[in-house]
Order: sequence, then C-alpha cells, then structure tokens
Amino acid sequence: MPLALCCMSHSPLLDITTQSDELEASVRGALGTARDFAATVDPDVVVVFVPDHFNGFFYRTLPPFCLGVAASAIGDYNSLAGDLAVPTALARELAAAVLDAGVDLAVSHRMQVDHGTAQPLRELFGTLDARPVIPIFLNAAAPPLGPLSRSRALGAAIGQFFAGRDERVLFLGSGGLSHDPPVPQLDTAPPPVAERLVSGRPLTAEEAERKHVGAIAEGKALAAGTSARLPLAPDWDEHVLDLLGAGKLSELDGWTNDEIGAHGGGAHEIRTWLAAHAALAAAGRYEVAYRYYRPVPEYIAGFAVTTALPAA
Ligand SMILES: O=C(O)/C=C/c1cccc(O)c1O
Ligand SMILES: [Fe+2]
Repeated sequence: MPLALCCMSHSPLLDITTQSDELEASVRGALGTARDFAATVDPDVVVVFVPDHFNGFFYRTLPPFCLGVAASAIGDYNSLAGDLAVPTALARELAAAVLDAGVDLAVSHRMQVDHGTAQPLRELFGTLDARPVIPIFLNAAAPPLGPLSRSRALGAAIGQFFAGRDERVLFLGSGGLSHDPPVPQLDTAPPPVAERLVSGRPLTAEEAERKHVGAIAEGKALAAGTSARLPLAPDWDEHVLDLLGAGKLSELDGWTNDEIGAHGGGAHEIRTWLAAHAALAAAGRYEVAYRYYRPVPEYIAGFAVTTALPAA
C-alpha cells in the first residue's frame, strides 16, 4: 500500500493568460516540483479528488459525491479534452467498498470533468490518459453543500480501501484555497443561465468566449484591487495548509459552509484537499514533503501546491 499525496490549486487563467516572468516562474516551479514528485511516486493508479464548475454536474441531478467508472474531460477554457484512462473494474470495486463503509456516493459510467481535473493531470503527467485515474467528484459549487466531515469520511473510506492493497496510489486533490471566481449561482443567475445550471445544455461558442473574457477581466481587476468579488485570504489559506499538513483533519469538521464561503465561493474546493489528506491518513501518520503557497490574484487563486508521504 505505498500511498502518496499531491494537492494543487487550479486556475484556467494559468492557461489562458500571460503573466510576469517572475510570477509564471514561481508557479511553474512549484508545479514542476509536484511533477518530479509524481514521477518518483510512479503511481499505478491516481485517485483524483475534484470539484466541477457546472460543466459535468447540474441541478437536474446533483450528488454530493460521485465516482467515475468511466470519464472524459470536456476541454473547457482550452484545457485538455478526451477520455481518462479509468480502470473500470477497480473503480467499481472502490465504489462498492466506499458504500460498504457507510459513505453514500453516486457512480457515473459517463462522468464529464472540466479544467479542475484536466489541469492537474496535465501538470503532473502531460496527458489525460498517461496513468490509470479514478475521478472522485465532490460538489463544491452548487448549494446545498454537505459538511466537511463527510468529505473527510469519503477520503478515509477510499484510503482504507487502498491501505489493504498493493497498488502504488497517488491521491491528487485539485482546487482551493481562498478564491471567488465568477462561477454563476442558481439563485442569482439571470434566467437563461439559471436554466442551464439545471439542464446542463452545453455552452455555445459565444457563451464560452464570454466566460473566457469575463474570467480574464476578473483576474485583472482582482490584481488591480478593483474587483467587486471577495479578496484572497492568505492567512486563512496558510491556516488550512497548517491543519492539513499537521494531520489535524477533524479540526475542520466544525467549519460551517458560511464560514468557508466567506473566503470566496471557490474556497469550498478545500473539500478535495481534505478528502485527499484523509485518504493518505488511512495509512497512518504522514509528513509534508513540499509546500508552496502564494496568493495570486491574477489567477483568482490562493495558489498552493503540496506533496506528502507516510511518515518514515
Ligand atoms: O469559471 C470557472 O468555471 C472557474 C474558474 C476558476 C478560476 C480560478 C480558480 C478556480 O479554481 C476556478 O475554477
Ligand atoms: Fe475551481
């Protein structure tokens, strides 16, 4: 059961904007360290804990958690599109084990994932299908949201399953930390947008272009201090990283969704980090091997990259 963890923020603006050489070198350097770590771990399977941004999951049926036994990336924001190499038999076994452990999760035989999944896979492995990957969706964008304790339980059940097996597994968490990206919300979106959040119809080319332009403008405004959206919260981000790194996972159980959302709608993505750490913790104590953090308003992200291994 050689287990390992890597967690990283994602941002479409990493791909569709050009920033200063200094900023790009800093973020790319951190992602490069994670890539080297993943190469050393050389996983037989990657379990990727991911959010979605109304690209694969919609209000017509919105589970808190879903495991993909087959999945493809839609290629939003010019991210990689195509099939993930999901080991279907293993994924089905994992789903059964998680349910058996008392954590309700949906399964999808045709899961659609977005940049939140495609970006970390590309950063670590170059392509979507370089490694067998089991995607685990955690709803972080579409209220009502469940409590963090359930994300922890989900991760723990997944970790327990792999702790009793021989595969080398990399738990990969994608998202977070503080950030308030321009993702629409059902209660405030104009009627045609709200209708799409329910129906899930694909974006038109014009709508996709508007989204790109809007996100780029929002990144610029946040960096310039003129955005009406919530600011990044470096102190909170460092606190989250401290707790996760120290294995104090249950300390997050009491955090309310209102408290988390005060650091931006995207801050709910810390669920993916929590689940990945809970999965690693199933093998016992762990140690952080690498920690990078930088508030990057240009990317609308409290941007972090960490790796961890079971304690020696
Ligand atoms: O527009 C979206 O779908 C999401 C954009 C975004 C921007 C910055 C950080 C993130 O985590 C995002 O998902
Ligand atoms: Fe996101």
